[in-house]
Amino acid sequence: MKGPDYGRAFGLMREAAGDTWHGYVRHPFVQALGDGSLPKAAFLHYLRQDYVFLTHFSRAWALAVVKSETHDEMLVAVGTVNALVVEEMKLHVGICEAVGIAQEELFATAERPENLAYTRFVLEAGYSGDLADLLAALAPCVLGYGEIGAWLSQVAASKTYRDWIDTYGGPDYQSTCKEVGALMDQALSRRIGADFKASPRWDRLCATFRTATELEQGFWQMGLTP
Ligand SMILES: Cc1ncc(CN)c(N)n1
Repeated sequence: MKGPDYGRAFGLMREAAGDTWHGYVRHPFVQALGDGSLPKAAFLHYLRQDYVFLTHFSRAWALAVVKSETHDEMLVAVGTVNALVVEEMKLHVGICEAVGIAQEELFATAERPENLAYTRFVLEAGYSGDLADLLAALAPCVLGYGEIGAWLSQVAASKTYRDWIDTYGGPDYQSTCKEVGALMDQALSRRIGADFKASPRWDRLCATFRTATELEQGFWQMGLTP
């Protein structure tokens, strides 16, 4: 299964994650978004949890600003915080508002354990490591949704969840993915050397990426059980 080109580090980590990656980007929840069979209640439940997710995930990207060592790294991290807080969350607020769920109510959504486990895992990777560790934990989220959005844009047979698909398959999100992929290549080269696989840190970075991918799968599964 080939995906979009978001850089060398991502391509290698994705390959190392094997079937786990496929289980995430082709999860039944994703398939149901594409064919329109996902129940509305499950979608809204997922969206409310995802709003909470994005709140904490934005904090993790803010930590990437803290862990940056160059101005260029800071620029991408700041841009991604902006893309999450200002752009991506608009989708959640807009869809929920249209069905009578106000933003304050969204913000007050009780966090499910699957959600909490994922974002706190990512934050911990950043607290205890450097930018390379943090990016390995952040990448499956940003780039996985880019891959899912690009795929669904091509194959989705239904228009029911078109807004969602257009957000992640659209040019703005795809350009964030390219920037984050380039940041990974540059940040890893700086910290572990350009021959990623030769670094004693590589296996651990891949393990972090894989765990975050498993947590993404768990998040989809949670979405199916309102
Ligand atoms: C759980 C999850 N993973 C990824 C994304 C894409 N930023 C998201 N909105 N939610």
